[in-house]
Amino acid sequence: MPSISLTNTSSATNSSDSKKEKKMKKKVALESQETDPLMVSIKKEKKKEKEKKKRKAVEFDDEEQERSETSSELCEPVNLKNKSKKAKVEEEEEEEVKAEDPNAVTRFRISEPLREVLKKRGIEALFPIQARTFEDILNGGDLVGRARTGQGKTLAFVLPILESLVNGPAKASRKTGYGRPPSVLVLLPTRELATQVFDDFKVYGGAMGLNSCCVYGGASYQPQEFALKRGVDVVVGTPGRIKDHIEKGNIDLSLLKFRVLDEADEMLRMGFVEDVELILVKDVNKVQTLLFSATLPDWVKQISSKFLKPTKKTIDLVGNEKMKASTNVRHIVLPCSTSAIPQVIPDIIRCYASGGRTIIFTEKRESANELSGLLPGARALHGEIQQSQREVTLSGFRSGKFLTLVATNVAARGLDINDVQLIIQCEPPKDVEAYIHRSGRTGRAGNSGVAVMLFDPRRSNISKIQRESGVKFEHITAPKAEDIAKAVGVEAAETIIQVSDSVIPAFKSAAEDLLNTSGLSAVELLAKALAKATGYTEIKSRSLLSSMENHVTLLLESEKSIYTPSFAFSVLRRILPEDKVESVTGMTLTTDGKGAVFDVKKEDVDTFLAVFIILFFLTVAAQENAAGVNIEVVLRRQRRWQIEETVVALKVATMGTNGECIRLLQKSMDVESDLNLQLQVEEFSDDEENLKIQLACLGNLQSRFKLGDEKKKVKYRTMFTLHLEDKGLHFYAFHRLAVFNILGVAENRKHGRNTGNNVRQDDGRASMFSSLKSGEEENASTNDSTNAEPYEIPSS
Ligand SMILES: Nc1ncnc2c1ncn2[C@@H]1O[C@H](COP(=O)(O)OP(=O)(O)OP(=O)(O)O)[C@@H](O)[C@H]1O
Repeated sequence: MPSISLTNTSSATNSSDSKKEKKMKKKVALESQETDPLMVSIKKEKKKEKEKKKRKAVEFDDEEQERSETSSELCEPVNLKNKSKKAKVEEEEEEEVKAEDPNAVTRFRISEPLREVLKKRGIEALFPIQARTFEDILNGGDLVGRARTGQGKTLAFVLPILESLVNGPAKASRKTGYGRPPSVLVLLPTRELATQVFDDFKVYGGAMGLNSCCVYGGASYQPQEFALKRGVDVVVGTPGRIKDHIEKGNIDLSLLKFRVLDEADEMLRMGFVEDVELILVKDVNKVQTLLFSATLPDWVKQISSKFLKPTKKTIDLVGNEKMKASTNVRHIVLPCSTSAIPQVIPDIIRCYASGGRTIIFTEKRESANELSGLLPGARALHGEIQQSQREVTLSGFRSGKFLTLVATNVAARGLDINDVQLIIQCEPPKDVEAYIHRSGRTGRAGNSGVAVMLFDPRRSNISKIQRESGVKFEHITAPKAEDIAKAVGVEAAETIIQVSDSVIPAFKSAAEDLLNTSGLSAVELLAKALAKATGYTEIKSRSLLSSMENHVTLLLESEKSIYTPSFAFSVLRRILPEDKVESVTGMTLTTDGKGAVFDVKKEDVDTFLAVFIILFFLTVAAQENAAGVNIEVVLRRQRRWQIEETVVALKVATMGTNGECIRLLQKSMDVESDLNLQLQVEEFSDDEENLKIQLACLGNLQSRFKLGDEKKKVKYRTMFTLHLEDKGLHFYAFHRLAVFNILGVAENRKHGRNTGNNVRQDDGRASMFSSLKSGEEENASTNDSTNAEPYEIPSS
């Protein structure tokens, strides 16, 4: 949420970057105006006027042109004159555009010193959240503000607070002079964030003659105490240390005018509730309270309402919009097993970081340490690292000393670091808020970025994040050699071209020797040189399923249905040595129910294939055991694994035709209104009692099934439907194994048709899931079960 100086850019930033940035920022500012009808009509009027002016200028130019064509003597001077007139009109236009921008800084009650600083930082117009909240805050109202990440929420409170203190309502009662107590208290969840927001107060407040100080844990008390005792206008800090200072009598809140809860939800989630409550004891009526975040879950709104006046205003720029995460970010997911993560990340960086900074998020501190040790030039940042080191690391990352930061959630919130192009999340975070904030470390202030989330298809749950964040993830597989060559080859070629010609004579004879002795053509040698220049000297094959190096994905197909991974394993066991079967990883069933995909080591592929080929040719007893089974290498893979829908597999025994069955299910489902739940028949068996239906659930999987008056939450077994282009196969990966219930089970029915308009929980499915639990083979027999409580099965 906080911001850093735009002028304080790193060495990696050049003037063209800053031009681009300015352009993008303007875009963000203007986006808000496009939706405001009043603004639209004002803009139309202005546009008309502008066009009129332009036409006049052009007409004038044309006239002048005609004149010049008839008078050769005047030709040159007239053209120059034309040019200057055109340039003048253009200049005027530009000025007008600036002035007509409804969010132009000049249109707000922002005093000259602040305008100066804003201008220096390239800020000519306010961002929507700033423009929408400015007057309310300056007029003294409590406010809850929400906007997507990177949209400038920090300045949304910094600017009006400073104006209020110096020129507005808070001016009259504000104390000045030595030892004055603070007028503003800003609470933030992390030390890094506190420092960042403090920097803004220091710069903008400094320009207004106001003093700020920053207090956070892990740093020495003394300097903080000195600063507080000297007297400050603004105190920025983390709740724990602020509480300590209050208790020690270093902070006197008696004359407080403003308090800000920045990243409020995170602070409350982190268990700071008590600290925050203690700090905010002051009567809500005597102080103005502001609360900002990109995410505001309902529980936060409830808790926080006791810190704000009932008259508070809420400006929520995300609101009910489906997409909660940054719209400037390309959101990607990539299947990857945990062990493959260190191998895949360097390639992802090569392909998607565009030479800029990357932040990698891990769930645990140890993983951050481990990964930063494995990735060249990377550093770790987490809560266990000493504060002084954390500061060194962060400033090194900001200044471009190293370009890869491996962090835990301490870096998820608010950090605003220039030129972060890529975010990698090693696994899906536990909650959607974490996803939104982590991915929001890129694509800030109108710039674009990429967020790649790795997930183990058999363990991770990305559908929850997808559903709750509203992000439609792009599915890709690990970058291939061609992708990397494409991403970095051009850059490498440029660096080679840029090498001074003066080196040619020195290296020419070595090059000739190489050409004569290597047995390779000049192009082949150059290709190698390019590969070396990009640091990509070996091409390793990667599994389609898990991105593991030197693994190959095989597809096992069977005429019989394969309901469980253990069944697929049992098929392999019948015909392959135990040690080979043991080395199989990632067993995943295909959505057609007749296949399974899994990874084997590259060197084992032939063994697997040979066994199945023999099986195919020999008519032996073994064939009966593994009837209709074959195996093949999944060679060509689709680059993008498209999730078409999240599918809930469900077997029901029901009466009547397929159509009737669907109608029944649709009728019996009570789906929350904002959900888009569709039924789709994937496959019906001939046996009516054992219908297999898939529900394509394009919305909230926590939908409910209802029969009669009863409602019950249901849990699901969710799968991803992944398409392989060449095979047309539907792959699915188990997400979370869970079972749902359908209520209103028809009494007295063991098998056969249902008598009433009811759908009952399928028993075959229940036994299938139980067998998963015990690791046994699927038992297709159906035993009646009217178990009404959902039960969850651990993923394999
Ligand atoms: N009006 C503006 N014009 C141009 N740049 C701006 C403007 N306001 C803020 N910025 C820049 O936008 C960037 C993001 O701002 P900020 O950190 O306040 O975002 P945020 O909404 O608080 O994000 P997050 O939710 O991730 O904390 C900063 O670099 C800041 O300097």
